[in-house]
Amino acid sequence: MTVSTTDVRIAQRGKGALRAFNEAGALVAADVHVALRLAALGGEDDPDVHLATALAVRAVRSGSVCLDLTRLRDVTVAEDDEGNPVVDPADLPWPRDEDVLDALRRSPLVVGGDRGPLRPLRLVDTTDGPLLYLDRYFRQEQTIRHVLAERSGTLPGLDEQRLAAVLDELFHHPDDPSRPSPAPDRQRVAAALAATHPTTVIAGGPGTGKTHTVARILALLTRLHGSDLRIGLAAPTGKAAARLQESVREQETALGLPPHLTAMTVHRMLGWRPGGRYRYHATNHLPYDVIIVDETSMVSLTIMCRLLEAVRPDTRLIFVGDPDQLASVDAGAVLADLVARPVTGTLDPVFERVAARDLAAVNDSREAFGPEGSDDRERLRNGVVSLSRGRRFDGAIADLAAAVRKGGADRVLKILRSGDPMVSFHDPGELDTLREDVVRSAEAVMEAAEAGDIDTTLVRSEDHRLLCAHRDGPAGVQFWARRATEWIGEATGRRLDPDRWYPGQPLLVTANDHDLQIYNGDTGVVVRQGDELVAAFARGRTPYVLRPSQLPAVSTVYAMTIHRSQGSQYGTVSVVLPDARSALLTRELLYTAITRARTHVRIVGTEDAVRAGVARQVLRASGLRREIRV
Ligand SMILES: Nc1ncnc2c1ncn2[C@@H]1O[C@H](COP(=O)(O)OP(=O)(O)OP(=O)(O)O)[C@@H](O)[C@H]1O
Repeated sequence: MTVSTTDVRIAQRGKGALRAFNEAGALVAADVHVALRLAALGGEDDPDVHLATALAVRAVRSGSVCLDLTRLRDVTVAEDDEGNPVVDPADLPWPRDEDVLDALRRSPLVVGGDRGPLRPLRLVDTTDGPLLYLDRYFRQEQTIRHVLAERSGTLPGLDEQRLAAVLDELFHHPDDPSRPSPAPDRQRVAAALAATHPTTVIAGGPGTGKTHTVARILALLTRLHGSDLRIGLAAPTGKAAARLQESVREQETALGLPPHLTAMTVHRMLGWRPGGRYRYHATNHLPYDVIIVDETSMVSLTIMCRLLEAVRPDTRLIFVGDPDQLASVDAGAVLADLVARPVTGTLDPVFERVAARDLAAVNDSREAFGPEGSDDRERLRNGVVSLSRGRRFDGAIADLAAAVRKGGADRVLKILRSGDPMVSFHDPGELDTLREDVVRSAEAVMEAAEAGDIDTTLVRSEDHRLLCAHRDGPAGVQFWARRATEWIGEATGRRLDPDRWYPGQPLLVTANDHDLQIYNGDTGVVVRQGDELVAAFARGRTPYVLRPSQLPAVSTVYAMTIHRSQGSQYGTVSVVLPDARSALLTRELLYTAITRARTHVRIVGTEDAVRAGVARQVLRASGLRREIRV
């Protein structure tokens, strides 16, 4: 980016350091405007406070909950047309860290300072150094902390013998239902924890059996507490809620669950009303005995705060998700924080007795709570259980995902180049096999769609998916979707007109329609049915069929962003990596992309891009992981 001084991206009122940071792209104009406005209202004229305030606004804009003052200088700057940083961030006019801290301690803008009518900032000391908050977010964190602390006790009135018996029944040996599952069985531990503690966090990568466990927890609680137990199922997005509902209903008969359980978005569950108010809150609690939230990694700090406020103290709350995946669009990485926060709680003696066999078993290193899993064992006291055994895929994809998660770039490259049939690695220009997969899967989808076979069409449409980090640019969805369309057009001799429906057309829904039960991120395919064309969506065992004209907002999807693919799985996944310098290319993004694949991951990009992605971690600052000194 090259900016002129009259550019709209430059806040004209910014002076000194603010101006320099803004011109370098380390701050945007809105960061500067907010900082100066707050300073004017609060009577603050210290430029160090102005800069810190603008950086705190920037931190929230980029997903953090606060500004970590020990990592003040971790900023990214704009790039020139060749992709080089316009300045070295270290050369920006940084004040001394001590001066910033002193100025904040004196500032009328900071809560605790005794001057000033408006105190929008909060300076918080922690065992790992000071954090600067926009006060609203600190209050939300405090609410989360308090509610979780209040909920850390145990649940009374459990029939221990019955609990143990039902656990054995639900978590039985794979070869012999009359014997309990081999210990240690983390899924059984998760269920025992959920039955005995008010708050449970079930963390695990894809295919580790989270949904399997959730269904069994519902069966356990229903058997222990009766079928009139009020169950609330929720997820952050409509698409994730629909998937949760489907998976639970699929196991309804086998497990004797209450019939027709429905899931909804967390917003809906809270009774969202225009203007941002909710029907359920601290003085009007949600009417459930059990609440399960799936895909919790996508829940923002603000929504988590609203949910915890609205939950009755004796409602069992179970959060489920993968803390290593991409976090919410809004500020916070609450699931990862819940997993990593300081351990404070105690274990219920009933839990320790019913899970004793699992907790003691240390013979299977993949599942053990042994020396390697000692952190995991500690975290049980916070109600956190990590499921570690992948049940859907094993081998090179699982190893690759683990290597990315651990940040081992050499290991990642070694696996990618191993020749294992589950993974492949291609230079950006080496597109033959990608092209073959794109064409072959599109042809299979078109053939089934033309023949009117909805089930086969939907299965084939998940054989291959092309994923990109960006929407625009040479590594973006738009460019690659166009390219895929050309390849398919050339191979089939058909002109694929995106303005007219055609059989085999892959669809991406881009807006929610609660009445139609169609959600942003849903994918479907156009299928011929006699003289008509319908849009078919996979929904458990029975496909959901609509007239294409009923769809709220839809686009043709030959390529998709990795963000959008969250929560879905495909046979082969081809990931087109952007340039190594792209700030979007992060460890979480790579991990999310890789774990979408069932049978094969193809990475198209340079070694530099792989290394940069593995190295670049999204560090969302938050106080929930720290000991706060208030
Ligand atoms: N203990 C188990 N015994 C047998 N099969 C299991 C067990 N746990 C999970 N599975 C099977 O493994 C597969 C993956 O499980 P599940 O869908 O519950 O994982 P998940 O963690 O919810 O995955 P995702 O996050 O991708 O949705 C399913 O087919 C499930 O039936």
